[in-house]
Amino acid sequence: MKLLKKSREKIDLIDEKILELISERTSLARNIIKAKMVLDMDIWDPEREKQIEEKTRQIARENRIDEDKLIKIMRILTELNKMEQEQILRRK
Ligand SMILES: C=C(O[C@@H]1C=C(C(=O)O)C=C[C@H]1O)C(=O)O
Repeated sequence: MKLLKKSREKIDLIDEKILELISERTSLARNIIKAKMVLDMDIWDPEREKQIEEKTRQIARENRIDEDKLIKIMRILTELNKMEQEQILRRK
């Protein structure tokens, strides 16, 4: 069916973009950890994570997407970034 094929092609393109953006987001860990070392800051910043969570909830509500599921995705992304920062620190 044409509609299924077309929709899946769109999903494939969107997935590629999402994965590229995740990779770009994660690679920012390199700059972030450099700045944190200068500023003597911890890797974990709960205040910043709270802001991200609030923004995610707002976007989820505006787009009628399950809030908790979207929060789960963002938590995985923040975990990924913190892991990356820890690895960079260990390599130093
Ligand atoms: C990337 C940072 O480090 C951690 C990861 C975060 C993230 O992935 O958004 C947010 C806060 C920190 O716990 C940061 O401090 O900005």
